[in-house]
Amino acid sequence: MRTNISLEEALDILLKENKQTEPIHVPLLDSLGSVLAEDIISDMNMPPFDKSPLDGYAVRAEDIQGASQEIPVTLQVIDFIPAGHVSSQKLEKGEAMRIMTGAKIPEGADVVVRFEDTEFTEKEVRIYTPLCSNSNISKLGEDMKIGDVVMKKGMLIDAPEVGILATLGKSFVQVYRKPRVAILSTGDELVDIQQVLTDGKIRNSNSYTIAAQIKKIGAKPLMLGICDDGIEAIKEKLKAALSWADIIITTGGVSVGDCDLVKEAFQQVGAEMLFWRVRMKPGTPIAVAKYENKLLFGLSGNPAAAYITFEQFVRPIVLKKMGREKYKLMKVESILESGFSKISNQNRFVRANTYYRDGKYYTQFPSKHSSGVLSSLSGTNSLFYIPAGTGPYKEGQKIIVQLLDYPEVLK
Ligand SMILES: Nc1nc2c(c(=O)[nH]1)N[C@H]1C(S)=C(S)[C@@H](COP(=O)(O)OP(=O)(O)OC[C@H]3O[C@@H](n4cnc5c(N)ncnc54)[C@H](O)[C@@H]3O)O[C@H]1N2
Ligand code: MOO
Ligand SMILES: [Mg+2]
Repeated sequence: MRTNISLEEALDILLKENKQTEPIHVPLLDSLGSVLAEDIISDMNMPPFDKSPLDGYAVRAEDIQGASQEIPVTLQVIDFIPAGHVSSQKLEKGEAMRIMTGAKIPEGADVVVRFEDTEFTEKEVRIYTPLCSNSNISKLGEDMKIGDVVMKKGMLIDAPEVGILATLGKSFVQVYRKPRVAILSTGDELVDIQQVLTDGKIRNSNSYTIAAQIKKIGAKPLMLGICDDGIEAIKEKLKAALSWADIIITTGGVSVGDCDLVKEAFQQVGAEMLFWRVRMKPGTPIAVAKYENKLLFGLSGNPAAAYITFEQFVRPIVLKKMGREKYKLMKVESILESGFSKISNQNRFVRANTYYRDGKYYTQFPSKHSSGVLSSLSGTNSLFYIPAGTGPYKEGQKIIVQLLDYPEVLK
């Protein structure tokens, strides 16, 4: 088993072992946040007819050529066309039709004059401005044409894509299945959050933090609850999860303690260890194994270590599994608002809050950094990566931060 490997090596191994999920059909709205598993080719022209982009009068450009403020042209109003209705008449010389935005242009008309350039009665309209043929007409197919590849396989479905699919009448769409991620927290000291705390016990927060991280990136969490530090108990939970999950995440029990049995349990259920321990802080003792197409992540029990290793390793794997091409966290250059004096002899991720002001990013740190401290992760949105042996970092110095979320704009 590989051990004490670099961050890059760990990610390379994971990306190599990772398999994409299969394409499935889902109802349109459920496709939000998924990746398209098919090209979308328009089978219609949009708009499907020449339509009016204004409320006004449909006329013949030829009839209003000489119109001006001083000498308006008067036309006979022969019909009224609200959106969704079609005139059964053909527009002839000297005629106009009152037309509403979104309505189909009647036969014979080649221009729409907006109300503001007219004066009208029920029977007549005076036009005060000339317009060229085809002015103020949304042409058939100007948005999408039959045969256009409007979206490509591999594209992330966001709100506009849902709208385009709706326009094309697709009530179901083919996407890569969202990965199913089972979460197990191990530890004799853990109790469920509804239970009473007794001496020596703490509540299981990791399962909830991780389920929230899973949900946030659009995958499906399954809470396996807690189990004690017994090898049989861990194996039983893992076996149950293997029949359902694409990924299993455990927390706790991966270091060198007498009760740290997760690696052993991975192997005893038939998984092959890929690596144990990565040269990073926090989260050093991360253990990863594979079982067929599935990956098993044994994350450190320390809450901040589990959170940060999830973002570094699980997040990209889950995103890639569901077909996302952009699975890496965004990095930006930021200015330190306060110094960071600690020199680390290990590669370290430091939780940070980065915000945006007047075209620049600025970064601040909370006062607590320990991998067992969860509270100071709240309000942070980024990680400052400090390579081993570098520092101290001074106030005003430019650094690179990884963004876990969009920074707030501070005026
Ligand atoms: N002799 C050594 N001891 C330790 C080393 C080492 O190198 N030599 N490494 C330390 C480091 S670094 C870490 S990180 C931890 C990792 O420990 P484990 O992954 O084995 O996790 P546990 O021992 O089970 O728990 C650690 C800590 O986290 C709390 N915890 C566990 N599960 C949860 C949960 N679901 N919700 C909230 N908190 C949880 C647990 O109570 C412990 O306090 O090992 C060091 N030791
Ligand atoms: O690797 Mo551990 O999470 O730093 O305490
Ligand atoms: Mg331990």
